[in-house]
Amino acid sequence: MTLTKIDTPEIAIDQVSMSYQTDTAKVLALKDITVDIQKGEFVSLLGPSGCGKTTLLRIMADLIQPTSGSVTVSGGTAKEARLARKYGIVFQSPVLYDWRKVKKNITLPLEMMGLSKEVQEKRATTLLDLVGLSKFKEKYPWQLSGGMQQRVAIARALAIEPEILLMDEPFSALDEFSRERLNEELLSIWSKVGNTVVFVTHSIPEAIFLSDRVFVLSPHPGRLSKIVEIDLPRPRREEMRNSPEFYQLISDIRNSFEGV
Ligand SMILES: Nc1ncnc2c1ncn2[C@@H]1O[C@H](COP(=O)(O)OP(=O)(O)OP(=O)(O)O)[C@@H](O)[C@H]1O
Repeated sequence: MTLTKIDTPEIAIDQVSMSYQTDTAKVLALKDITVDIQKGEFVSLLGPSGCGKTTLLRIMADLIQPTSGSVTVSGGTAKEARLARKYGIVFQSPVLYDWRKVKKNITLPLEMMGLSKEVQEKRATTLLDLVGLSKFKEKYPWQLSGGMQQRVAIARALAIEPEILLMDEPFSALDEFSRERLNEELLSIWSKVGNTVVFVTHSIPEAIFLSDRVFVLSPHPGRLSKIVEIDLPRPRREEMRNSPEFYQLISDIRNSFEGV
């Protein structure tokens, strides 16, 4: 008899539904989402406004509880994963502390964990180098561009060495040029860190450029309508955005929206 090794997924989402109760009505934000994410994968949650992307990300992070269904992380609960500091989270707005210099923003979670000054210093140096901000470590956040601030937020999320990086539309407030540059930088960071990334976006090109797989969500209620494998080679380069394969993927994903 041949035994096939089946790897435990890093994140297993099983029959997750979520409804919010408002003053006047019940909103069914997610319905029966079932999908696995493997260790080291880069996946995007893609869909129009209101389809439940943020809700699903927050459920994965154990920030809110689903109405039904479950999320398992490396075989344990999402709560255990949160308490074990397995998640780094980056939000749409960088949420930096303006009175702390860049380096001090990055070391904040390490201070809260009570790590020694030496460890904090060493990790900050590595992360500043990783996100290309070594020269700006003594600046305040308000002295940086929006893209640089978001790089500080990424470095801070990575400071606790999370297994899973959850990113909620981190570049959507940036201009198109900065956004494309940061897409490439994020992939370069990810290739060095190698953790699992779940990335929320409205942008079809952004999801394709970054991901191994794109989870297309459709609205009212939010359902997983399609999973698109992105078989573009890595490392991904800017020129790939103009390739026939890239355009074909854009068209495939657009069609999957039209079909819902
Ligand atoms: N706290 C809440 N109370 C009531 N309804 C909510 C709450 N949070 C989200 N919703 C509703 O649930 C649905 C999904 O919202 P969610 O923010 O998850 O979508 P999204 O795809 O992330 O949207 P966007 O891209 O605009 O951020 C929407 O109809 C939204 O109005």
